[in-house]
Amino acid sequence: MEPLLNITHVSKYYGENANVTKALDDVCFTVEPGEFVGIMGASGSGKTTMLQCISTLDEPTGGQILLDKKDITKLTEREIAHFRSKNLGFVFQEYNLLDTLTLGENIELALTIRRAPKEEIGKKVETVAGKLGILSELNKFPYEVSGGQKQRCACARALVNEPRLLLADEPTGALDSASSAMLLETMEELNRDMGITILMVTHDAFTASHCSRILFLRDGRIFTEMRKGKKDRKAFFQEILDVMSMLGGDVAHVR
Ligand SMILES: Nc1ncnc2c1ncn2[C@@H]1O[C@H](COP(=O)(O)OP(=O)(O)OP(=O)(O)O)[C@@H](O)[C@H]1O
Repeated sequence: MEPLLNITHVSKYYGENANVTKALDDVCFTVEPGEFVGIMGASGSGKTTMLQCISTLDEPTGGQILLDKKDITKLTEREIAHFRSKNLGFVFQEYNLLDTLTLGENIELALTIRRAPKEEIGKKVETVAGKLGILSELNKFPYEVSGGQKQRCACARALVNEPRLLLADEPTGALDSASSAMLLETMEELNRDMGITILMVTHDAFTASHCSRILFLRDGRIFTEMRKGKKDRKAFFQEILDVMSMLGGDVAHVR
């Protein structure tokens, strides 16, 4: 199978001469269609920079990023907006919902921006909201629902366009542990039952234990990789903690 995402020798340097920070230093990895991959690492290891380069929000200093064999580092400004709306869904720590729109309208917005036919819109919003378990909340405004429901809405908005790749940056960062667990179980279901490919940045071992594979970054390089395989989530969680303590740092953040 061809990888969906193929990262080869990607580097990102900030600053110049003696003050260069190598945020990413010759990173290579692939993501197969249908994988749920986590990127972990201590603060400053390059996780967000990696995600920003893949999401075309930032440009790498060198290397190639292929999505479906297309080099996204070579896109023009014009192509980038179209590429993003067609191929990528985003979920961030902050839900980024519009407060003056209902949850349903927030999800719809992703479709109206793409000029989807009117009759299609309602149906698609209902289907995706059903999958995320927020069907009964669609007429409420963001301030009328919980953080977990807001994040489910953000996920629904990210998925309504059926993106090739869902990119998540600390999606549980603002949620309590019960809402985090519910969201992560739903993400696992979306991945397992609908084959949605997910790439998620997190520093949290509990969150990462829902992935099928984890890449660990250290000082801008991939330090090691772990696969869940047939292990259950708890055993995988313990293994992640072991690698984190070997890496040092950030262990205080885990639950
Ligand atoms: N715009 C920038 N200008 C200069 N240096 C930067 C910039 N953005 C990131 N860096 C540096 O690049 C390195 C990687 O940063 P990055 O934000 O990718 O790390 P991270 O793993 O996401 O950290 P955190 O978990 O704290 O969010 C850090 O040393 C950071 O200080």
